[in-house]
Amino acid sequence: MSAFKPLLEARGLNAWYDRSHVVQDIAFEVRAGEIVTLMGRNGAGKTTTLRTLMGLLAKASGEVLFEGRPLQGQPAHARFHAGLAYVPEDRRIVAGLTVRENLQLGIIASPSRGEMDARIDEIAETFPRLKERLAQEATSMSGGEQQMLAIARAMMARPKMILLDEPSEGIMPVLVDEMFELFARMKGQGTTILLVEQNVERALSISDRAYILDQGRIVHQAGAQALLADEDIQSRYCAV
Ligand SMILES: Nc1ncnc2c1ncn2[C@@H]1O[C@H](COP(=O)(O)OP(=O)(O)OP(=O)(O)O)[C@@H](O)[C@H]1O
Repeated sequence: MSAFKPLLEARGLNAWYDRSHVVQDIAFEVRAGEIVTLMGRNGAGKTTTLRTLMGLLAKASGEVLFEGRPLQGQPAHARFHAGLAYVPEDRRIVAGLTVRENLQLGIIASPSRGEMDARIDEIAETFPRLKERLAQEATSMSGGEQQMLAIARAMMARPKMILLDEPSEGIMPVLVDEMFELFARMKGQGTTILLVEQNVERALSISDRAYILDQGRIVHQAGAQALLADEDIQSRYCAV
C-alpha cells in the first residue's frame, strides 16, 4: 500500500446518544505512519468520535474504512482484530493483577509462554518505566504509570493504529514529557496514532496534522505546524 493512502478513513460519520446528535456528518482520514490530533473544546464530540470508530456507539451511521475495508457494522473486537486499538480515558487497569498480568491481557491469540514473555520484553523496552515494575500490583502505580500500562497493553497485540483519549490528563508533568516521547517512539516503530488531547501545544508538537471539532462538526483542518502558529484558531476552538 502506498504511504499516502489513508490507513483509516471516516466518511459521513454520525453518532447519537438517544436523540442527541453528537457527531454530525464528519469526514477525516489518517494516513499510515501519521500522528493526527483531534482537537476541540469539552463536549465537542472527540471521545464520541473515537468510540464510534471503535464501534462502541449504539446509534451511529457512516463509513469507516480501515486499509480500504469497511469496519462499520462490525463489533469492537473485530475492529481490534483488524488492527485498530483504543485506549479510553479511564484506562481500565485490572486491580489485583500485576503489571505483567495486565500486559498479558492485551494479547489476542494464545501464544506460547515463551512468545508471551518475548513480547512483554519487547514492550518493556519501549516502556522503560514499566520494565522495572512488571511484578508490581498495577493499580499501586501512579496515574501516569497506569496510563502508560494501558497504552502498553493496547500495543501488545501490535495494532497498526491506536486511538488515544486524553492520555496526559491528570498526570504529573514529568510523566507527561515521557508520554509524549513515547508517542514519538511508537510512531518511529510504525504505529499510526489518532490522539485526542487538551494539551494542544504538546500534541501538535509531535503531530503531523490536526482536525478541529466544534459542536460535533469538523470546522478546520491543518498541518500541525500551521495550527501551532495560529493563535486565533486555537483560542476560538480549543480553549477549555
Ligand atoms: N454517555 C452519554 N450519554 C449522553 N450524552 C453524552 C454521553 N457521553 C457524552 N455525551 C454528550 O455528548 C457530547 C460530546 O461528548 P464527548 O465526550 O464526545 O466530547 P469531548 O469532545 O470528548 O469532550 P471532553 O473533552 O469533555 O471529553 C457532549 O455534549 C456530552 O455531554
